[in-house]
Amino acid sequence: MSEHLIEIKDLAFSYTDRPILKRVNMTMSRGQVIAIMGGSGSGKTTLLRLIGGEVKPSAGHVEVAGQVVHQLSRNELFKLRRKMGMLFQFGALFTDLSVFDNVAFQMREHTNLPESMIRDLVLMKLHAVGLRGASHLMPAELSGGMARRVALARSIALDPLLIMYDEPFTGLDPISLSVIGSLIRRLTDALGMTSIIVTHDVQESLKIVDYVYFLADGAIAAHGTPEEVKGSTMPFVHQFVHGEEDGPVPFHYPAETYRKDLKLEAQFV
Ligand SMILES: Nc1ncnc2c1ncn2[C@@H]1O[C@H](COP(=O)(O)OP(=O)(O)OP(=O)(O)O)[C@@H](O)[C@H]1O
Repeated sequence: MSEHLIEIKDLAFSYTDRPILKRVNMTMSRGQVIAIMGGSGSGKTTLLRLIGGEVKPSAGHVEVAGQVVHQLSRNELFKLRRKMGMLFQFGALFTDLSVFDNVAFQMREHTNLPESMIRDLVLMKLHAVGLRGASHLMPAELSGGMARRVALARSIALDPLLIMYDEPFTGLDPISLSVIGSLIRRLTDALGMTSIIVTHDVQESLKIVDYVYFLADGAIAAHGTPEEVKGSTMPFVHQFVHGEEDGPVPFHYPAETYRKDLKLEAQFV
């Protein structure tokens, strides 16, 4: 098996004629937390979908644990997916199941473990996210931050090799946000897995990640450790780290010149 959990080689992808990813190369190791950043529509979620085998590349490949994802049979892909936790939009919980049953769900579905062992494992996972005492609650009784912690406990139910988080920090208050950040870090370390975070939250993610990739124009525009990223003078990286509205990532969606648009309007006045 390769020393990297994930190797992405010359990856290209398009939904239609317009290429979304043109040539992406990345490597990710066990125990690492990696952030993927980039402007809106730069293809970050698409990249996660390619890693999870939801869509197939038009060129290049993604290798996870030594297996080329798009070459796997349906069965092999399902098997691999069981080793991947995917928290897209931070995976909604089953609203009619308790916190306990939400976490137990996959264990009951995918293993033959006796109920007594499932009970112990569920409580262990809930303990890891600080919610063992909330096991009897229903999702409607949880705060937003608690619901995410339950989703996190559920995603580690089967001891995955990899967890992918799409915008894990969105809409959280500063305390919950930092709780989720440090949980992602701690669980990654404790379980020896790899975590990939797609996020716009630069400041929070720089506190917990090992490495950052910036996507732009279908390729990796910059990459580095948090220290390298913070010290970068590349205009693109600088714009992200300092949250500037305009720069290499434009504020405006491409449009006709303002003047031309206004003139057109004037014809109707
Ligand atoms: N199913 C689809 N069919 C066609 N085009 C799509 C589809 N899904 C996404 N796209 C397009 O692909 C591009 C990349 O989308 P993606 O969701 O990967 O971007 P993103 O970087 O995650 O964006 P954001 O930060 O806004 O969530 C966008 O221009 C989007 O409109």
